[in-house]
Amino acid sequence: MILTVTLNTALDITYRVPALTPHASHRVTDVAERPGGKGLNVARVLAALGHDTVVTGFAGGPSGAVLRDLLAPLAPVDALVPVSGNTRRTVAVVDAATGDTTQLNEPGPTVTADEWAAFLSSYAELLGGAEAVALCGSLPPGIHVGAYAELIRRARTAGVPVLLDTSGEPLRRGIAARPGLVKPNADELAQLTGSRDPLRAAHDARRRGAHTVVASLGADGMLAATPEGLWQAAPPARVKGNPTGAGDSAVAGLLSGLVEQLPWPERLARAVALSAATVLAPAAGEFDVRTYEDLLPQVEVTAHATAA
Ligand SMILES: O=P(O)(O)OC[C@@]1(O)O[C@H](CO)[C@@H](O)[C@@H]1O
Repeated sequence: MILTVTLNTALDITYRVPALTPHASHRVTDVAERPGGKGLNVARVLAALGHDTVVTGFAGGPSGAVLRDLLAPLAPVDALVPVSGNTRRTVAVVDAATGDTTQLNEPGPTVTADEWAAFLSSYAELLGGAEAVALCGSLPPGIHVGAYAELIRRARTAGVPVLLDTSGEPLRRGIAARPGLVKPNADELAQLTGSRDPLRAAHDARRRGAHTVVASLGADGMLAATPEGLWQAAPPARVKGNPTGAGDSAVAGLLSGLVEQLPWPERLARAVALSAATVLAPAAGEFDVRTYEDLLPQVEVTAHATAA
């Protein structure tokens, strides 16, 4: 199975309003509620691609209970560890007039030292049955900033390939623990390295410890800097829609490609097509399989001459 870790799970609420205006009161026309946090989205997409998936992280309080109820009928296996605090909510407000999305993310519950210790022992057991693990999203209060670095070291010791998808200091420390793959977006990469040039920044991130860097570049697709070479993949045309969860679908594409041992150009094409199909679907972390299959052969992958 593929394991996804979401330390800061979220009950994702999507509101649709006719037009979003600052300082105004709005009538919401549609409400959707989903079990979220990046790793849960990744797991749902992996399951749709036919992979056995297990989700872990923390869930607690009334919104944690709703999240677990919503997760129960879905394919990923729930191995979430209980916490005394209340799982956060995130709110994505979709402006129907422009299609733009505004995201509001709560900080999450404070995790105690005992809860972290319970998670670590469950994580060690789950690693025993994992082909790969993805560490995804922000850290909740109470979790130390080097938590992902610690989880990477434990996965490496267990011989399980790790993908890290986070930002800021947890990303910086995580990279120093030498994960197999990191998937920052252009802003995260720039914040990490100080360079707005994705190619230069990806090389820098590799020098800092990441084996492979796949940078998501929005409408320009994705760039993979790997020990075997350098590739860029772009979607057939600019896709417009709700981008929430598009990066998570890309992570699912990369992870499934890893365990299926696909060559890099195919992995990258899959990640880009899944990501674009997710932008075109109305709710976070969802995609239409037919749209994905239509987009996949249209993704253009270019090899760059110099190996990274
Ligand atoms: O606050 P984080 O952990 O960085 O991101 C959380 C989040 O915005 O990311 C997902 C979309 O990628 C949503 O399901 C989720 O609520």
